[in-house]
Amino acid sequence: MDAIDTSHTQSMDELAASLRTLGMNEVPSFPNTYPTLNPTDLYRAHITEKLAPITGADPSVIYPVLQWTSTLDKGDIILPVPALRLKGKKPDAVAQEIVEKFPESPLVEKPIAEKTFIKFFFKPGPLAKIVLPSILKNGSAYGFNPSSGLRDPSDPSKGRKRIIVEFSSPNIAKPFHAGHLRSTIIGGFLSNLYEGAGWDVTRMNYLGDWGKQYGVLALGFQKFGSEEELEKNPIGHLYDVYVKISKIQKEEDDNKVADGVSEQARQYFKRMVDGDEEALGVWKRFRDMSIKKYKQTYGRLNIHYDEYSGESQIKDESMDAAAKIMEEKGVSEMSDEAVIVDLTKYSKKLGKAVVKKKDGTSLYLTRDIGAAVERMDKFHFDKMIYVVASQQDLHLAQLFKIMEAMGRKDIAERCQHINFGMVMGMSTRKGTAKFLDDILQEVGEKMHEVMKTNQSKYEQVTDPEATSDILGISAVMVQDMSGKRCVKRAPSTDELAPHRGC
Ligand SMILES: NC(=[NH2+])NCCC[C@H](N)C(=O)O
Repeated sequence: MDAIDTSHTQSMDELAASLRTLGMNEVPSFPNTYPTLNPTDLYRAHITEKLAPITGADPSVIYPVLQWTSTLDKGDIILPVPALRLKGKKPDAVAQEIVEKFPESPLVEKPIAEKTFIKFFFKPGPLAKIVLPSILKNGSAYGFNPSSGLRDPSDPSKGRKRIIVEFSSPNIAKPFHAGHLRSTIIGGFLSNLYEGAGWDVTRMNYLGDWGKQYGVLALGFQKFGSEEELEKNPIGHLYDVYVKISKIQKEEDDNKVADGVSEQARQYFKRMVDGDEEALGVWKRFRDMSIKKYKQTYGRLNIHYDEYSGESQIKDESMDAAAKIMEEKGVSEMSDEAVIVDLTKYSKKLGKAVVKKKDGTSLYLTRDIGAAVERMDKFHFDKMIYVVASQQDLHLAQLFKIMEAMGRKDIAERCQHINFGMVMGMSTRKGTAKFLDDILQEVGEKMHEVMKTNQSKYEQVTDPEATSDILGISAVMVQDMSGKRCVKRAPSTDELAPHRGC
């Protein structure tokens, strides 16, 4: 357990001293909050103290409903009056009354009632007096709260909470699309956020690296592969090979060729599943080389993983053990020779999920079930976040429900799906951006063009190439974060995905 260093944080005494200059003799506080680390806690506690006598509501009801605002024109903190659950008068009349009775405060302006809401604005001068000394003292550690990640903040020996953030998770030999990019950016941000809050964070990339298509890819490589190209550009080359062989496969399938690529790939993948060293060796080399390349590209985004996991890594034993439990508990059933889980009894929208195909092979969902159990055994996580596009809402909702039905509520209730919509303003002008590298290259070039439009400034830049590259990458990140994570609600509802973050 690392010792938690609190020496750099602003002490209560220092905060009290700043507040005294504003005429306040006590630091407003509320249980389990950190006014020395988070000034908003201080304001919420202060507003709670003032509202309690006016409204008659209990502080424990008031504090949690004082909310951050989505945009600053709505104030720094907003109170939805109905959330106070006061009986009798209409909320808009109560809002008016509260505003009239709210006393003069050294910290906040006179509140403003708007329909059933009350907006609070922080007074700028006092805010600066409170925050600036703390920023000056903490330097780059400002905003970090190592103790908020402790299992028991009052006892540092209890250790830090553990979180797995699974994000990006592209598929080998397939394009790295805008969804993977958003997952990378959101997941990277969330990881940093939890780390800043003192959690022990495991950044995990769960590669799509298993399935019959890797048999197809290996066959394709025999036909079209080049060692030299593979060395130079593994991700791009494997994709090209895959596209070429898939074309042949499709033609053959359309013409019902019996022993074509499809059948050979099935046999090849079967060899992989059975542990045939030669077949696995080829696949492993593709995987290793792709990871090496991914690492370089993620590095440009300043993203690093603790674990490159993937569908291939999930042990048969874990999936078999899960299958056994599902069978014993009556969670799964046979249907047309396949094994399915009927989730419609929990919610119609969850549907029926296949967990084992007729031929006995595992599926994407089966592997996710095994993966969740393995991760719990290995990391004993307190929380696990899956950063995956909203197209997979149903998949993750099914996964979480199955875990619960299997009796692994301990896992299910720690899991959260952070989903996102797919509106990207990102340039795919040339229509060629299939890989993360290409995307970054394109934005870099675009930035370079923009920079050149101002000749005199351009001449002052020492290394325009490198500068435009960094600007391009930053622009992608900033643009991604400036939009809403979920623009429109995905078809699934909250009831469907109770763990979702949207
Ligand atoms: N545990 C998971 N299922 N994570 C999401 C994986 C995403 C998947 N590889 C895809 O590209 O669609």
